[in-house]
Amino acid sequence: MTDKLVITRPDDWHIHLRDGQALGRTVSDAARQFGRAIIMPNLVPPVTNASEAKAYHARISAEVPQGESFEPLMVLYLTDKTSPETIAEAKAAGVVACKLYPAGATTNSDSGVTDINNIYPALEAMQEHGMLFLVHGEVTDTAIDIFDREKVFIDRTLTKLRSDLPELKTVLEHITTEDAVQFVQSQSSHVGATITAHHLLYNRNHMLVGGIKPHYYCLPILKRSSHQQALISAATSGDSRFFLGTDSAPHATDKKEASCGCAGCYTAYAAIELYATAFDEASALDKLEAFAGHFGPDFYGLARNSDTITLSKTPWQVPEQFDLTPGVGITPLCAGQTLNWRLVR
Ligand SMILES: NC(=O)N[C@@H](CC(=O)O)C(=O)O
Ligand SMILES: [Zn+2]
Ligand SMILES: [Zn+2]
Repeated sequence: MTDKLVITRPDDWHIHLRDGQALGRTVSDAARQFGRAIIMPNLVPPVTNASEAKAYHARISAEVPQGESFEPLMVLYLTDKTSPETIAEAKAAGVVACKLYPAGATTNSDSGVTDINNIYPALEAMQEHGMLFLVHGEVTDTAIDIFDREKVFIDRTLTKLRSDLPELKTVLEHITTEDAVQFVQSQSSHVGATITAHHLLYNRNHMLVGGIKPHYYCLPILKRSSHQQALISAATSGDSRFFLGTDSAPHATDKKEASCGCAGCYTAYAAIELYATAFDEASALDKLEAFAGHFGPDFYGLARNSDTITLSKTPWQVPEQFDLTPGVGITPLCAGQTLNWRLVR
């Protein structure tokens, strides 16, 4: 039985750090384990150009604890008005990717794209400049059932985008269905997908049976168990197109335990431990290193981290709550539960 793991330092290819006073908590939680992270731009207002991305990069960098090295990789939020010039400037400023939020699909997506045709000039510029295209893949059509929104997005929007822009490196973020797994498998090496720890560990029964559990509520929503199994198979398959993206998305406890609760799970505080738990349950700990630390940088065309982290099988209890900002509590995923794996610091 393995009780210690030494692996290449992982990166997080999808995280929400928020802004202002929350950065103290979110940046140090991410930096405890990850060398780099793809920083989601859905602030209010969103990060839509090079100068906003540079300023946000500086605010994040200022919160990296002494002695840690953590590199934020910046992303622009696509709007109906994102121009090819904006893309060129962002590329020159070191921005690595742009994110599609279909308008209204998820938290802070009000300024998102209302019609995919509006962003074709930006997408063509991204393809030309070698910027990655990151996708929140859900339709917002009110006629479509929430559990079907990812599949319908693939059928209605993504398939056409891929044939129109075959050289555009595309990441289907936080995939939740067997349909998304099969879509990625059917594509060229230009298409990848991130998978969260919570979609590997849970299905909708965890959220809905025996009482509604708001801390499991995220978007895209947890699906049925057969989809969870397909995600576990993909993540542990050794297929380099599937890699780690936590989608750690903090919301204060009172914003989640509410009559209209926010979507998002906070996992950064123990992200690599949560993935280790999922891989251990699948008897696939030998596949964790590549999923967490190799396939992401390979897909993005970046060097792998040269240092390592150590995980030990030492059970510990997750606190019920942390401070997100002074005096404002956040309930982490798995609050009060025992996790078997622990990062050795
Ligand atoms: N995943 C979530 O449920 N929420 C994210 C947004 C997102 O990634 O869609 C957030 O910003 O809170
Ligand atoms: Zn999303
Ligand atoms: Zn997200």
